[in-house]
Amino acid sequence: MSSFSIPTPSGSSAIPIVAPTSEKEPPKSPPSSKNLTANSKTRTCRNLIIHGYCKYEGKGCEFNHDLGKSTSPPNSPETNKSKLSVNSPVFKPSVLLSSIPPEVVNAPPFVPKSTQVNTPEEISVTPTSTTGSPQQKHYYDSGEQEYDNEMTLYEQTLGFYPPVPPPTPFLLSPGGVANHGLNALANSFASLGLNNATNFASNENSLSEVPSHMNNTSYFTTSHHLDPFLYQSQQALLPQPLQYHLYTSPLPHVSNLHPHQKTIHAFFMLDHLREELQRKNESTLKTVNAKDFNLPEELHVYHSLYPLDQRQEKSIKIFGYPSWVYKSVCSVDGRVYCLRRIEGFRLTNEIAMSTIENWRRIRHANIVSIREAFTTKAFGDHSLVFVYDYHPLSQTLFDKHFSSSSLQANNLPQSGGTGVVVPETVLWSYITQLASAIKTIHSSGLAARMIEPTKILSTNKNRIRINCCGIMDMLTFDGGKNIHHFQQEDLIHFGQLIISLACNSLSSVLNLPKSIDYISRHYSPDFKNVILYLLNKPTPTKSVDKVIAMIGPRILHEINSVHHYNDFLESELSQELENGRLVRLLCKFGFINERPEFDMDPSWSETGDRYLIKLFRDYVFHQVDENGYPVVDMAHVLMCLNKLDAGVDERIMLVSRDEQSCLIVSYKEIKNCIDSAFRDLSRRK
Ligand SMILES: Nc1ncnc2c1ncn2[C@@H]1O[C@H](COP(=O)(O)OP(=O)(O)OP(=O)(O)O)[C@@H](O)[C@H]1O
Repeated sequence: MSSFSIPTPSGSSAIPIVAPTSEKEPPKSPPSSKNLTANSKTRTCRNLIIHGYCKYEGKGCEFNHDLGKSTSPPNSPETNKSKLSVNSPVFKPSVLLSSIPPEVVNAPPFVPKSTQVNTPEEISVTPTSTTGSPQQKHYYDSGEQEYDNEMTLYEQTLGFYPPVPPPTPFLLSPGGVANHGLNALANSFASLGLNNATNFASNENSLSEVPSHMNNTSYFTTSHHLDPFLYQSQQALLPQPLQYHLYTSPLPHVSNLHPHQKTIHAFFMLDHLREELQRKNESTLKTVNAKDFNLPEELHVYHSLYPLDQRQEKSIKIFGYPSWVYKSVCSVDGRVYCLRRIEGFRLTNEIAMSTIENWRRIRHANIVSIREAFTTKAFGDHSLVFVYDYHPLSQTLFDKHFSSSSLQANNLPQSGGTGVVVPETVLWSYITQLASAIKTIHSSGLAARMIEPTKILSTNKNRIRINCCGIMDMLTFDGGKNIHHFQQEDLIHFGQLIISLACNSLSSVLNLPKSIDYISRHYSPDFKNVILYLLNKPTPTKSVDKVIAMIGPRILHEINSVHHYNDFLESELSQELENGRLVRLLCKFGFINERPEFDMDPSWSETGDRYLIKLFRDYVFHQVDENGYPVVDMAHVLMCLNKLDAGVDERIMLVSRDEQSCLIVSYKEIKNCIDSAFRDLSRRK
């Protein structure tokens, strides 16, 4: 066979392509190394095709460097002259590719003229190694007529090699990433408890034996022995989402990265933050059947009540009445709120309701905001309901520090251990936050009356909020006569709370000398002085302002920490901002690709600019490796999309699905094509 090459006009970016050499279909199992070597000897070296020479020729490069000698297997397309592109039409690029000329982007798809491939009947049954879209036949049919006149860019050549993605700045090799990606997917399905999925995840070798894209679909369906209806009902029992995300943590051996290198994790927010936010969302969306829990379907403007109480036994110690806590959705604004029901309370003085107005005005980062209060008989009794902001996954300080599980976990003196209790920095943070909240409350002429471990919520790491404000004002309404007394009580309860936390015992307030002794041995003198001040007998001069003056330097430390954390969150947010950009890009792809019809043109999405976009989509998502396995490489996808969004000048080779033609275009040109196609779609006539 004689060699075939098309002189490339100077400046043209099109490169010759050679016709497919051997496999038309991906092999069903990885070829042996012997076969691989044999295959590579028959393949024309890509360096030769692209650069005209190979610097490794004779130095170990296994590919064929003799273009004049046919080494193709007898049944390969290369040996069949009628299939060869020698007789095929040749596209002569007439213009440079600095930008895609209109005649090119409007050109119909390339149809090779060789007799074997240009009949639609035969084409329709010819599998390709990338994808087998039903659109394919149609594409050939529609494009054939205009091919001779308009196609100026595509060139047909003797063989085809899948385009190799440019070297990626990511450390993960395509193969490695592919496996990671598949494994991650597999893990997510394994957590579904599906037998197939578990096999998929657990047996990596079996994965390689599965003919890539052919059998994968079975893992994504419930078609085997899973009744979809049964599955749906099972799903309700499984925690959702099943997995917080599909990316594994960076492995130790990739920790020493060069400055320009990134792992895939650098594109997304931190695992633990994502998981925490996901769990919060999950908990916000939880529902139960109201009848099962004997709850009203509707309560005032609230519905979908979900009980939040951890314990069924109710103490009346705090309010003098049993209280119940529910998450619920407001039908007015669709938001989720926390309802606290005071059971069996009959409101006798309507004026008491007005105290809520004062509390509604308070907005503070360390106070759970109250929205409203109302009475109801929906529970079958006289109940008073307070509506607060809902803070998902919050924990009371009691549960966090004094429950039996937390005592054991902390290895505390009380449980026989010797561990230090709550670190002083954490306690200073609590003191600062509480002092700030109390200052706001007292300045508004109110008293918290809820400085108590079960009524202070920890809503984030070391972030606390005073809960249940305003309830006592209504339950023991006195018109505000004793407010000064209650404010002084707040300070004493504040001191008692801190001493309990420091000694990690609720009974530590009963033996103050011993507790203070413990504190002076384990904590700083400043810390002890603040506690002593708070526990002092009430005097006219004792106030939260004095406490704030005493903890001044610690407040600065707290502000510094908050700003640091703010910076951290902002940078995490910016990662997701970038991803939002890519999602928008993907949406545009979705609008354009495979569109059945636009502007009375059924072939709209397959021709002109859109054909280029389709090829690019294949380049990004549908690549296969040398064994025909799908390249599931997130790093490749992210890199391509980012370059596309930035519109860089870098060029890539897009290959038609029949591997008979290719196009070399820059990301910038593809970006222009997408913009113009999307403009077409969004313009109103
Ligand atoms: N505003 C809120 N947002 C989210 N969860 C809340 C809110 N208020 C309370 N919770 C949760 O409801 C649960 C019960 O709260 P509650 O105040 O009744 O605590 P408790 O320890 O059961 O106290 P008590 O013994 O007085 O009932 C706690 O787990 C708490 O985290």
